[in-house]
Amino acid sequence: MAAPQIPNLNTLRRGPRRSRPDDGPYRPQGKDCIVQSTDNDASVSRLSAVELGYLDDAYVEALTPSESATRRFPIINRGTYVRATAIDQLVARFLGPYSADNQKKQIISLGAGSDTRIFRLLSSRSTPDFVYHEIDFSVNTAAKVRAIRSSSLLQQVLGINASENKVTVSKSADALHSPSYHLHPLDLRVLSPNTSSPETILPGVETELPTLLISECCLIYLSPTEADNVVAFFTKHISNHTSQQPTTPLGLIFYEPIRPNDPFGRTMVSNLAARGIHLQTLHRYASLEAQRARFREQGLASGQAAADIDFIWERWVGEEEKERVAGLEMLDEMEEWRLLARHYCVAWGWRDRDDEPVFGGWKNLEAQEGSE
Ligand SMILES: C[S@@+](CC[C@H](N)C(=O)[O-])C[C@H]1O[C@@H](n2cnc3c(N)ncnc32)[C@H](O)[C@@H]1O
Repeated sequence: MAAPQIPNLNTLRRGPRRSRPDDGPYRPQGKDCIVQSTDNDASVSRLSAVELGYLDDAYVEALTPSESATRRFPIINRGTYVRATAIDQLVARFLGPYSADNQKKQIISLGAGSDTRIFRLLSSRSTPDFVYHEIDFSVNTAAKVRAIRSSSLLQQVLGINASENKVTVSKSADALHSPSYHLHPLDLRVLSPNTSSPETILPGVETELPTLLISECCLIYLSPTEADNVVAFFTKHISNHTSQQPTTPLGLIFYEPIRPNDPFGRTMVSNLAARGIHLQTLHRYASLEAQRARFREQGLASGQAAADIDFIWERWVGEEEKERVAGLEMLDEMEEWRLLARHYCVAWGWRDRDDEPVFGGWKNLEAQEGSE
């Protein structure tokens, strides 16, 4: 059978959109520019899903650089919806219900780009019981600092104008530090277990706090060794358990493409390669089982789980919500949707303490079994 027609996943867009007057088009420079510009694809997809009613996100517009067009095709919008809501669900279960005497927790988002999650979380919890770190290349963190500086909405959520909050921006205007939010300009490829501790290289990171690491389509762009080194940097320094010190709970969430070896997967890989995008860890972590094994090897011994986007749509999204989403746009390419959705997955793994588990809420999330 001939390979199905596969849309070029991140570039599908329809119709014009207004431009944002305060910001020119995003033109990254240098050899990493293609990887850096994938953030633009992700944020345009998020904006498309928000404008059509899939997602509710008041911050996406302020963080999306102006573009000539935004509207993605229905299968892409549904994929963006499932990806965002699945990760939101895992994050919510890590943080737990808000209460004034919650133990403080920490979230570190790798390759966060223009992601809006920090703003959505800050606006949903009255006194933040977490500290949130975002890491990306300097060109992308500088763009985020500019977006924050030109949006009173974003500033308000960060409490920039409130006298009790201290917010500092680096001289080079690519780093931002506030009590609950830190934006770090850093090439992740410098991190390895031998790199000096997070406190030095990532100001504000606390190695004793229960920590969640998120890689939403980020580590896939690193070589397998570099990607493993980034994770080892955090598992060594955050969950540094010794006989004197109990394990610090640490969880990881990956959102990544999988199954590159079937006809759809091969076409997906070659479409991306035509744009100069090479998903370097894709063949190493090609299946759900490979993702789970990755967590085991990384010492996340308390639990490892994974599910593709098709499964998450079917099993995590309630019937009423499915109907609402299905009513937003006509999606007649069901076969294409399922193929696409089977080629992206969310994987999550964690190590916890036995006495007061932090990741207990992840245990009863339905995941897929099997080796494929
Ligand atoms: C596809 S975008 C995803 C952005 C965001 N996580 C989201 O899902 O909306 C990938 C991001 O990873 C970042 N990234 C890739 N390699 C990186 C590296 N070596 N160091 C820092 N950031 C990196 C890119 O700059 C880009 O912002």
